Amino acid sequence: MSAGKKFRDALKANQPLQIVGTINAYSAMMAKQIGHQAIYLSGGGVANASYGLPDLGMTSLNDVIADVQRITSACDLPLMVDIDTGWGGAFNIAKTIRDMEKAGAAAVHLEDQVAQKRCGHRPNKEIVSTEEMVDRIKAAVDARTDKDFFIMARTDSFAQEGLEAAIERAKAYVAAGADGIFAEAVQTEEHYRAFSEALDVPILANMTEFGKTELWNKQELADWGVGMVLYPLSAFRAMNKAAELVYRTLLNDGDQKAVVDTMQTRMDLYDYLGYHDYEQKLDALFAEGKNK
Ligand SMILES: C[C@](O)(C(=O)O)[C@H](CC(=O)O)C(=O)O
Ligand SMILES: [Mg+2]
Repeated sequence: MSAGKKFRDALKANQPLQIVGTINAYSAMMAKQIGHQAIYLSGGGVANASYGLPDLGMTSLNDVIADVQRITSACDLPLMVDIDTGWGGAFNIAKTIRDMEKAGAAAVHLEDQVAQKRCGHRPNKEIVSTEEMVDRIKAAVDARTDKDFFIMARTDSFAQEGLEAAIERAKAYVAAGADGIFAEAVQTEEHYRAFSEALDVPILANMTEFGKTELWNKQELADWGVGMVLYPLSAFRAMNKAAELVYRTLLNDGDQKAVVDTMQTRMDLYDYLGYHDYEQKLDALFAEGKNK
């Protein structure tokens, strides 16, 4: 079954589908074993975690593909990937889609900001014309080889143009072939309801922390017609906070005793990796060798 098909099946089976950010392969394995059904690679996350850069459109297609490949090699959950503005014109966007499919991604979101993009929850974003974004979407849709590969259009227009204009854009994006709409940085029940009532494709709500949107429960969002709920950097933010405490404690105390309780144990680390199966195989091979 293709990754895209898995994603569409998960979307059908879950109302709404929770999509959790997994910053690396190990996080993806954890999310799966905990019971999640769809995972996400954040553009901001790749920039911050893998390259030490801000989320300002500075990472390239290949930078993101490298992390996609690591995750899809380790975990078979359907992966949605943030492809920012697609990294160029129509030919570049087509290549982005082909490379994402080959790397095992199930879904992408492509946004209507200018190439000098920002995080969707920051002020002073600039967006391209509806026509330009429609061209981006058409290039993406034409390039896919798996008809189930899910291409979502993200609109950042609410902040600058308001609700009605954002919905008009979303309608144009769906007409151009978008399979879903990521309504970025909208805020209230009224906003989500307006999007879901105006469109007959699934709507994504971005529950990113410390942004412009309240942290709504998935049930509230489902009641308002939302089909997908994204937690792009939640686990990453928590990891960073935990690591910060460890680094500070090591420096201040000279040992880590005060924070060992906050750490994942060796056993838990290994369990998510299936480590013991590997070790048993190794033991069996060694034993065989000795018996010869
Ligand atoms: C979803 C997002 O595009 C991302 O890169 O993860 C970001 C998340 C964030 O910065 O909190 C966004 O622009 O919303
Ligand atoms: Mg992003």
